[in-house]
Amino acid sequence: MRNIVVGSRRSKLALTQTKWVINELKQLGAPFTFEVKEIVTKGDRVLDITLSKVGGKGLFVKEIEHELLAGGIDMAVHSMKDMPAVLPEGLVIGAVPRREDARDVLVSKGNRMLSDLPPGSVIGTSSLRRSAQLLAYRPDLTIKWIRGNIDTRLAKLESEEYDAIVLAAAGLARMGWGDDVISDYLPFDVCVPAVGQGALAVECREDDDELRQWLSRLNDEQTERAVRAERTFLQQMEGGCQVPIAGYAEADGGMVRLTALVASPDGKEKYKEMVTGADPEAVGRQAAAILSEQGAKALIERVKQELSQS
Ligand SMILES: NCc1[nH]cc(CCC(=O)O)c1CC(=O)O
Repeated sequence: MRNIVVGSRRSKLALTQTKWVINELKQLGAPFTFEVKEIVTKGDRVLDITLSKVGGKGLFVKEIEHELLAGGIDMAVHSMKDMPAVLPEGLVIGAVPRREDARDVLVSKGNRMLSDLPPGSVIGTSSLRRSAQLLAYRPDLTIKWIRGNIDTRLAKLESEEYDAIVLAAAGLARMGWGDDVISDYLPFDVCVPAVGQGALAVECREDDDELRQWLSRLNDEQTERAVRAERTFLQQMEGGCQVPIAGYAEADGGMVRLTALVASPDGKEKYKEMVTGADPEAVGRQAAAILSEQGAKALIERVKQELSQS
């Protein structure tokens, strides 16, 4: 029987997601044995530096992709939102399993909802996308940087000077947390999720037909179509991670509806559009074109310039 070596980051979330996929493949009757190989990525090592300064979301993925290409591992499970828009030559996403709740949630002291937080409350997040949208909705809030994995952040809420933190519902759910810790589910019109949020990407080598055949059975077509629209939009905006970008799509029957957003970091400038169509990539490109024309492209260029001068 073939042994499939599955690369995983060492965080509890990554290992939980990896074990979930392995278990699904076993349930399907895949004729493999599985072995998990833990990989410490650059993103895990540089917790003290702001991610955008050291190279963005690719940090969690790049070293794992090297291992895939070198044959040290056969498969890797990523949070879709950590995946760069373009994959290296020779690798593919073999499965996009059914998406979890894509929303962001508020975990607050005193179990307060976002609308009930006292003026000036301090919100912990390390996401430009979250902070921009929170400030657009509640300009009185103070955003304070927070890093670390989900457990660490929940602990920091208790011990440090935050009134609330924002996390992805999906990450909490996968680790067994739910309504017991969640104070508020942020509606899509208040906080558009990150591209790919709540979805997983199972990556493998393009030429591994045997594994791909089994992975294809784990694939959820509607999730895949929705995520493809979101990722096409992200790729077209080429914003890196310096500018708040959000995209959330739902696929229903033959149609995909994408809500796309680009904002300034302070949330004062905001471009948002909903696009519906049958072809996910066309929807993603159309959303990018509309937002660009409205001023998003100019905003991205302006922020890049400011950063290169600072
Ligand atoms: N930013 C890190 C990250 N990457 C994926 C998740 C879990 C949720 C998901 O799969 O979208 C999280 C934690 C969070 O944002 O709360």
